[in-house]
Amino acid sequence: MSEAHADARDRLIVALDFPSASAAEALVWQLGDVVSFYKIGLELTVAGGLDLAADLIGAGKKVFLDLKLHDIGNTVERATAAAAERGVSLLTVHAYPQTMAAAARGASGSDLQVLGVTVLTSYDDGDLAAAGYGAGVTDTVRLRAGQARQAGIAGVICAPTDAAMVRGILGPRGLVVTPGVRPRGAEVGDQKRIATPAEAIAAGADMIVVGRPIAAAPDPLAAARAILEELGG
Ligand SMILES: O=C(O)c1cc(=O)[nH]c(=O)n1[C@@H]1O[C@H](COP(=O)(O)O)[C@@H](O)[C@H]1O
Repeated sequence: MSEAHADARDRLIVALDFPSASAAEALVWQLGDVVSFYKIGLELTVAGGLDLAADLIGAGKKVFLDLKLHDIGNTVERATAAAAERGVSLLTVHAYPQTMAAAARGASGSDLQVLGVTVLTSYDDGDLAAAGYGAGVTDTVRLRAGQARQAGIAGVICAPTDAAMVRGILGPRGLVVTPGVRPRGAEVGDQKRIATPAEAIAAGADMIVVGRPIAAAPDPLAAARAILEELGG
């Protein structure tokens, strides 16, 4: 793990999975200075999330735009370049070689870091088989992490249970970001490949993404603080 993420606060990304910018803003307000990095995903993006991203960046927060792009190269390259112009720090694309290469071109010359989504944390071997893949989760993540490195993007999204293997493939400079994080005893929901915050970091993750364990907690600020404490902050 790189020194740039040595501070526990730099390791926690809170997912703003809300139906409106005002609901997301309420959580950001509650969390105050305790959280500095937010993820805006599909739901919020179509509900005012891009304007909120600009506001957050203006307020000194970092923004991860989780669009999971996957399209023809020209479209992905242009969408990535447009995201880079918005000043967001991270952007996701699906980890297909053509898509990652296009995103690398779109981000080139900017500060935007592109992450390839290897295999979703809600998938297990059976889900991959049902989707027509011949390989299981571990082999698919291994392949895609290698392809992400080859494409020249910043790093990947993977499950915390894949983080040690992925760290070995990307090396110390690759960015390893893991959702599917659940503090001990927290509700698992639709996630299938999970670990605790401390386990994720110990396995080699630079940053963890946490949504419902904070957003749906009776006291989100206390939940965020407990996770930071677990991370040593
Ligand atoms: O790209 C992601 O962020 C992502 C990839 C993945 O494989 N699994 C995954 O859960 N995510 C996102 O991470 C967040 C996890 O949220 P919680 O399960 O509520 O903690 C959600 O916003 C998901 O969209």
